[in-house]
Amino acid sequence: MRTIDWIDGAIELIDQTLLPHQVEVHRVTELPELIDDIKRLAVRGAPALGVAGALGVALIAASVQRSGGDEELDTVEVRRQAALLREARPTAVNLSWGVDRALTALDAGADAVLEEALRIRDEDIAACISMGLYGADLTRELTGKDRVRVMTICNTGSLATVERGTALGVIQTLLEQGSLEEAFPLETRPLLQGARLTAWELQRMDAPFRLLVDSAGPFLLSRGIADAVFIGADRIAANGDTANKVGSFSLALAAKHAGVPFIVVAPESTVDMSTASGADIEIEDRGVDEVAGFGGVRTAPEGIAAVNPAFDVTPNELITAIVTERRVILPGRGETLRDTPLGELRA
Ligand SMILES: CSC[C@H]1O[C@H](OP(=O)(O)O)[C@H](O)[C@@H]1O
Repeated sequence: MRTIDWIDGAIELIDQTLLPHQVEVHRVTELPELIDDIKRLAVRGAPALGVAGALGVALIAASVQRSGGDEELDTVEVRRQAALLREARPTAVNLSWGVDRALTALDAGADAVLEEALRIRDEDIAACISMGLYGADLTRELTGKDRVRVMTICNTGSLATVERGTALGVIQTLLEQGSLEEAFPLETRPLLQGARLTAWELQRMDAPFRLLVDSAGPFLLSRGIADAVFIGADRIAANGDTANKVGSFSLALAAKHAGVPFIVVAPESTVDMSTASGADIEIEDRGVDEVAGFGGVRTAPEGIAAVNPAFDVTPNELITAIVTERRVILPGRGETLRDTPLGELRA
């Protein structure tokens, strides 16, 4: 089933806060519900947020059209509400990208906005297939192995996109091609996207995997547990610096130390050429409660403070390659983003 979709005039999305023990679809008909779902990570993951942003604008336009009756669509009101959606979460560029791209169709009416949003949804599905194929081929190239052991952080599977996923989509493609020896997902504190979501997805695809405690990742890399590390991305700056789930930077440092390829997998919609470097990326801090407990059980004393960055930034020199749906980029050579056709990697 798709993580998010447009069904009979409304957005339907899997409520990821209930996974892995409950699979519930939330049918969203009003903007405040969608914004709340994004803020509480019922829908999450950069590409999925891009689709949520685009479908959200379609929802707004349809609602404003209904309110206006036979009057011309009040585009000022649509843009006002779209601005609220656009700022629901700051780090993943995909949310604002999806909103902005859907708005490009606004002057042609509510139906045109929906058509553009559905195009964005379909492009995401195709992009994940392409990234999977590119990423699997690249992994065999870089490791020189036909069967590989891969480590990954957070959740970058179908739950972070419409279908299949980005980094986890590569792992699924490796599995389908008989090239996956074993996957090592990190639990990914504090919201446990790895333990709750990635483990659920890997189990459903019948992949061989063992779950890791976050802080074991770097050490196990130094002991040779994995041949490559895959991560997703929330925003890739013009120089290749990449914002992703917190813990990615330390994994990149460990991969460098272990001599293991560190590969970012993300669609072109995550590349933000208007952001010069990682220093310019806003990092969402999600407050003390996520750190001080989980699932309604408090673990830390009441009244404490916490620093809880939801993301960190991996500098481009620690990134071996960035795989998108149409190119492989090698920022670690100190170059800005440029096309590096897959064939060149074989040189
Ligand atoms: C396929 S990109 C998914 C990306 O989004 C995650 O963050 P969150 O769960 O807070 O939305 C994490 O950074 C993943 O790498």
